Amino acid sequence: MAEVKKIAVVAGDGIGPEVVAEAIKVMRKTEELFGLQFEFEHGLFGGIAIDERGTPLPQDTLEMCQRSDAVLLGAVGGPKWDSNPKELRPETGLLGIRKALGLFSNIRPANVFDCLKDASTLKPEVLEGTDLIVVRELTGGIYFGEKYRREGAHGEEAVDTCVYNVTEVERIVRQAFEIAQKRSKRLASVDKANVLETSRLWREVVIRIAPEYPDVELEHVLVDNCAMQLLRRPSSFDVIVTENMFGDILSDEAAMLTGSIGMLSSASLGEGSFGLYEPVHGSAPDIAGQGIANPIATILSVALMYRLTFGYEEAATAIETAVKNVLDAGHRTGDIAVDKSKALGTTAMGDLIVAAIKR
Ligand SMILES: NC(=O)c1ccc[n+]([C@@H]2O[C@H](COP(=O)([O-])OP(=O)(O)OC[C@H]3O[C@@H](n4cnc5c(N)ncnc54)[C@H](O)[C@@H]3O)[C@@H](O)[C@H]2O)c1
Ligand SMILES: CC(C)[C@H](C(=O)O)[C@@H](O)C(=O)O
Ligand SMILES: [Mg+2]
Repeated sequence: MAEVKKIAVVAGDGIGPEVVAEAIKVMRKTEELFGLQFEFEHGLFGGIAIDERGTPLPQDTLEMCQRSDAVLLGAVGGPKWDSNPKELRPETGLLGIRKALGLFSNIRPANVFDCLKDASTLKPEVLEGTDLIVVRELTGGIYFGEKYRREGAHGEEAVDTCVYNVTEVERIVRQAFEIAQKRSKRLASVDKANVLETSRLWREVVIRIAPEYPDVELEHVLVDNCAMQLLRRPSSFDVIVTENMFGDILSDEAAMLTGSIGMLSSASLGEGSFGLYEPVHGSAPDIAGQGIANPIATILSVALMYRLTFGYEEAATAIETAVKNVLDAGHRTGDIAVDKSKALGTTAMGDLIVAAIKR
């Protein structure tokens, strides 16, 4: 039996609890098959925490995460809280938890399953060979700079500041080089160095660090061009490293290479092995409560947790293989189904994946 690992579960709002329930079923199945042991503790987070506790990130939820070995997160937010003042928006809790846990590196793999090429908006021949990872800086940039309103010469103005220091750029870029070294040894550093000072600093740091990784082929790509190239030649990318907001946008775009945002998993890491695992998608208020959300992004996030935090490589691969086998057998949730009339619900998809996990 493996040592008991403490998992902090913050399911959040909308489809968050629906997809997290399926991920926990998967974890329970791997306990049986691989002799793993998990202790789950649940905490209020996001909109539901605002309603019940008056804040998106209650102190006891944060402490629960801090004493855990890994965090499993669903999603936060929804129209109910959109008109709240900014401190009382679910998103504030999400940024808060990332910062408080020191999770500066967000790894978002776009796994293109061959059998889902019909679900993508791109032609199969364009997708051929696509397998990329977006490494997004997660605790700096415009998300965390000073923001305020002021009275300007032409009335009210809003200000968001984008700040990056050398250390913040260095640590994420090093992680990306190391990830690239273990893959196809190609790194695209994405910036807007033709306009933004933070991007000029970013590029200088990348150029300075690059000689330490002589086996990695580096290209610098401007973010607007990258957005276009992701659709034109996605297979030419291996690892993309970029700042916070560019990474947010490019990873949602990369989701469409896989067929749906419901397929995109993520790991948020700091310096050690502790991590927070969540699907890239949000709370999907338009489908919440209907039992039709795709749980695969969250289930694949568990595979990332096993691999990156716990080193449970065999169980991680077993989850990924189960997902592949279920998709190969033709099972689909609505977001990836060509024939929507045959689409499965969240629980049915979760059950099929659980049943397909083999040792
Ligand atoms: N990490 C997070 O918690 C997170 C991430 C993104 C957005 N959000 C929040 O979620 C709320 C909704 O945001 P949004 O609508 O822009 O983005 P979203 O990702 O929630 O939804 C975008 C579209 O994708 C669909 N979709 C998302 N996940 C799906 C899944 N698993 N299966 C099938 N379809 C899925 C939705 O139905 C919707 O049509 C907002 O409050 C936003 O701030 C939270
Ligand atoms: C909800 C929002 C704050 C969040 C982000 O922009 O980081 C989300 O879009 C994500 O990608 O995790
Ligand atoms: Mg996003």
